[in-house]
Amino acid sequence: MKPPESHSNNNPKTPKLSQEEFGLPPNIFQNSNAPAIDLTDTVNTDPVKNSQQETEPTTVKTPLTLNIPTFDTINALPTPMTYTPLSPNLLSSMSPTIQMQQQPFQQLNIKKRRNNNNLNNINGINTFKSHFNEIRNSKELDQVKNIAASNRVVSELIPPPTLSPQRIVSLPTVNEEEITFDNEERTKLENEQNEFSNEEIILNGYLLKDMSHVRQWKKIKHIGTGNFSFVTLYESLDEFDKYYHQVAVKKIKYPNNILNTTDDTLSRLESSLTRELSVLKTLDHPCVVKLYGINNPIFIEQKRPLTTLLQEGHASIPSCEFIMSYCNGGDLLKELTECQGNVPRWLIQRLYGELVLAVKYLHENLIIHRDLKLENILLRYTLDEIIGMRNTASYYEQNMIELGDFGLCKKIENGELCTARCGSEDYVSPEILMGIPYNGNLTDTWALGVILYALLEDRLPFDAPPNANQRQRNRPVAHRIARFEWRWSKTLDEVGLDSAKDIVKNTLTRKNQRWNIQQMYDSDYIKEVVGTLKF
Ligand SMILES: Nc1ncnc2c1ncn2[C@@H]1O[C@H](COP(=O)(O)OP(=O)(O)OP(=O)(O)O)[C@@H](O)[C@H]1O
Repeated sequence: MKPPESHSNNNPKTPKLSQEEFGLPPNIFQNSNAPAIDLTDTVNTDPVKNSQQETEPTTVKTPLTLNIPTFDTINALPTPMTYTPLSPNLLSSMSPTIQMQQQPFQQLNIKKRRNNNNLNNINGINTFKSHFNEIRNSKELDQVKNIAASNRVVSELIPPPTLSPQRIVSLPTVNEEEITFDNEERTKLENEQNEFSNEEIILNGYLLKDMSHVRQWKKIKHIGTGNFSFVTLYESLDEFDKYYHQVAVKKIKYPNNILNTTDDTLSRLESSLTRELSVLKTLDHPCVVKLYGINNPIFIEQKRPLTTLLQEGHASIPSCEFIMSYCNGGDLLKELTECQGNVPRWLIQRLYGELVLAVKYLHENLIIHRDLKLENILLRYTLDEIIGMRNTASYYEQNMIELGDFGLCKKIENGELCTARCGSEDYVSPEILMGIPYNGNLTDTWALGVILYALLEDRLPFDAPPNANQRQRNRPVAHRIARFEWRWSKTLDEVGLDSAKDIVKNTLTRKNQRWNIQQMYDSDYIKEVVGTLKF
């Protein structure tokens, strides 16, 4: 059994912020000869809901006419969801695929991981067990490090130091605006994170089931950094119920000048925070991360906690820390990277079956996730440990994954279409790319198709195909997504994968043909594995 790995990392991330509806950057849709269409949108016009629950604007103002391009001339997303290098030269100069061409050792091609855990964990690769490929010498280790270093960072606000300027995202409730981060600000964020990880912290918090008693946890180690947050492992000082002994604490990052901004950054942050919390506290499924408590009850009790505190004359705003179930195995992308993608087929089916159960639960409760990706699939055990459990009763009696990161989720009305353009570049559906009001259930199943493809093929479906020429490699992912351009490569001739491939075929397709979660659940691939579970 592999010893537990540290999931800590020290690289800063910036808030991944979801998009404004159709705040289309003018340069993207111009100069196209394609027919103009009217995209004026009146979806989601309930002012009460909008002010209290949903961060999307009440009425979406879109250009009266909009030229839809052929995508041939676009080298960035219509509305930025991630940084995208402006210059094609820059793009190619940092393309990890190109670097990978020079790295014959590399087998796992899923490299668009946010730039957090990989480098820190890479040294642990040597210790992996025999069923995973080992890094056998220092030259190979260096190669892997280079690849990890070249990972593109998706859905992030801060561009990597080598690239400037970047296209930047905005929060959902305001018009798209350009926010730039200079090196100074980046350094500040880095320092802030280092300070955070050096602090000795006793956390005072409240369990949702009993908000009248303060409880204490002590910090054990830093385990992850998201666009929005730092995640840390804590252990209880006074609560020995096994569920609350070890907890993952997600501390929300606040923008530096949050109190001095003249725009509505504070209220956008606030509504995003309270939306995530309000959904999380209603969820109860084994395969979904659990919100156990909060460091400050005001975040649960008030609709506008930050504004309220400031109105009451507080000079600063308190930190917001979610106390959540802890997943000891880290996230699935980290594990896949470490084991070089050689995950047994039965294990993929098991993990994926649980993921489908989690999303089915959400959709049945009218919640869409909108950020399904490998990084957000948390593992209760390492893959090594799960493999070791296979022939035991506990393999069937307990869940192995918890779906996390509800920062972009939304509670919807039946049949409601969404307009907030959000997600992570590689997992985003063509209709979101195109700026068309979308069915969030179907954009979630699209992302599920991307995930299954990635698990089977060890690469993301819309990356340049293996053996692609230089020109193809330079084409942005968005082009391939918009054209549904994916194909089997590694598993082309592999037998026994028909039912899994059926899911991919029926999810990475046009929205009017795409399977919903019930159809996925009813597929042979999922039925077969779900039938064996006893939790
Ligand atoms: N409950 C948990 N148990 C173990 N690790 C966790 C847990 N929650 C988060 N992490 C780790 O921290 C990372 C960041 O967490 P999370 O995705 O929730 O933050 P975020 O700021 O919302 O990120 P994103 O960049 O995806 O928006 C995860 O990818 C995972 O590695």
